[in-house]
Amino acid sequence: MQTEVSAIVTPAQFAQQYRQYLETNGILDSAYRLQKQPGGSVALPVLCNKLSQLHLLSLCDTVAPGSTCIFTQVKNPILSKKSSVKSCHQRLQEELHELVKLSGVLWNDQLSCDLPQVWKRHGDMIVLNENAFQADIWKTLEPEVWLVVANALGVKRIAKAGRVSADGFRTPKVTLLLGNDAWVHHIDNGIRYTFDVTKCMFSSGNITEKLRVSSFDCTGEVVVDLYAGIGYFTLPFLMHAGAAFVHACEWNPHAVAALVKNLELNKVSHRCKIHKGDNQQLPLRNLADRVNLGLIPSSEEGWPIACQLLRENRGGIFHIHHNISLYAENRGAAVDRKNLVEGRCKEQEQSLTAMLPASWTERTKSSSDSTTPAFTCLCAKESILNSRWKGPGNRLKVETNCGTYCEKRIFIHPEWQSWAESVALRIKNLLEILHQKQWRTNILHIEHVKSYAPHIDHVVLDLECRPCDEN
Ligand SMILES: C[S@@+](CC[C@H](N)C(=O)[O-])C[C@H]1O[C@@H](n2cnc3c(N)ncnc32)[C@H](O)[C@@H]1O
Repeated sequence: MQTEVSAIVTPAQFAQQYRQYLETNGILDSAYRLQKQPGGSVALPVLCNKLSQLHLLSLCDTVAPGSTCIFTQVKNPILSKKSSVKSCHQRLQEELHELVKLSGVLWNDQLSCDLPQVWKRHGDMIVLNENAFQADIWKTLEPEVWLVVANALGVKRIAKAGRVSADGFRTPKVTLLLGNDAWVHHIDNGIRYTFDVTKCMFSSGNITEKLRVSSFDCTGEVVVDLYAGIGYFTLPFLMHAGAAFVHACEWNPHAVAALVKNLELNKVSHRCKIHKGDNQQLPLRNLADRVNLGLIPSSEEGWPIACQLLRENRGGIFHIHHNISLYAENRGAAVDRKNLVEGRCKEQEQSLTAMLPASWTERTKSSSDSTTPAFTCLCAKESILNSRWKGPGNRLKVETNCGTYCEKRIFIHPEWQSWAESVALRIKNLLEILHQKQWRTNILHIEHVKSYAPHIDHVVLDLECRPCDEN
């Protein structure tokens, strides 16, 4: 059966502005996806009953002066992700209802709450959330129940997640419910990953950061990834950012096994050296143009080694991951881990400091003029006339003085700013102690990766570090 939906078609450069306007005014039909049309324009599905004649006549001027748009019908529209998940969900519910009924048990509200609302898909495996299928009845229906779930969701294997362990390996507590093999294949952004879901974590929530790393220009650079895992950032550096060589450090043997395979799968093994074991013992120095510190809640214990890795004569860039807590009670909860890490960092700093004459350390302590504000993202030619905070993704809708709208990535939160400034200062000090000469650090950007409740922000600080006598 052929279906049709009404749509507004506009050139690609105006599509986001139209989407925002139609969404804000309840006109966008979110059951369907935006679709590219032959010739490069974009069709935005709309709810016809919400779109008056007046809208149509004034749409171009209201949304984006100078734009064009036409009203049309799109044949066989593609369901949006939300709608397809919904239809999977409906199918799952119907088939589980049937299974429970056949077992002679009456369906109840608790069973409805037990149904998974979201899940992760890795190739032919679904990983269910830890709060799905809690009731005892599901145990009695094994293995049929997992066959039903696999069938409804169109996969062959089912696993269920627990919490990621707070051990240094960040081991996920994932159990295989259907299937014998826990290795999965996953493709994102053109990169192939394989890993054992029960042994290694795959941070799908970091996708925006992986895309950002992919967009860097690291042509000819030597990069060190201090917390490589299965290669979440190592591979984007090699495959998309153009890094000449990556040193990847990882101490979890299961993650190392996956990293070896992933480098092979993507044919970049010859441009990467894996350093197995604790990165604190890394025998390298003075070689990196860039160091990635992808460990949360804090990568602080990696700062001294990162400073040691940076090229002494020209410095480079650090990408420092950190969880910033905006509420005092969260800070209290994070205290144990922080003390542990800070203890290790203080020891490292003290042993570095002990090597130096007192006059030098006094001088480096008092030089606090190196940091510059992070707020460097806005183009100097534009002034903000009107802006709207858009939450995660760190975006702001900005109306510029030339009358156009655009979305800017922009830093706003003062807590992130003060954290970044203190990091910039501490790293400047570490570099000065280590190299016995003056350095400057410059906050290039603060990226908001994601937020956790109750208000913890995972951010990445891009910190430029240069010796003052740079040549
Ligand atoms: C959060 S995972 C990182 C994965 C990846 N960077 C990401 O964000 O998706 C951190 C990784 O660092 C490794 N790791 C933690 N501390 C380490 C250390 N001192 N030396 C080497 N690897 C370490 C863990 O085993 C884990 O695989």
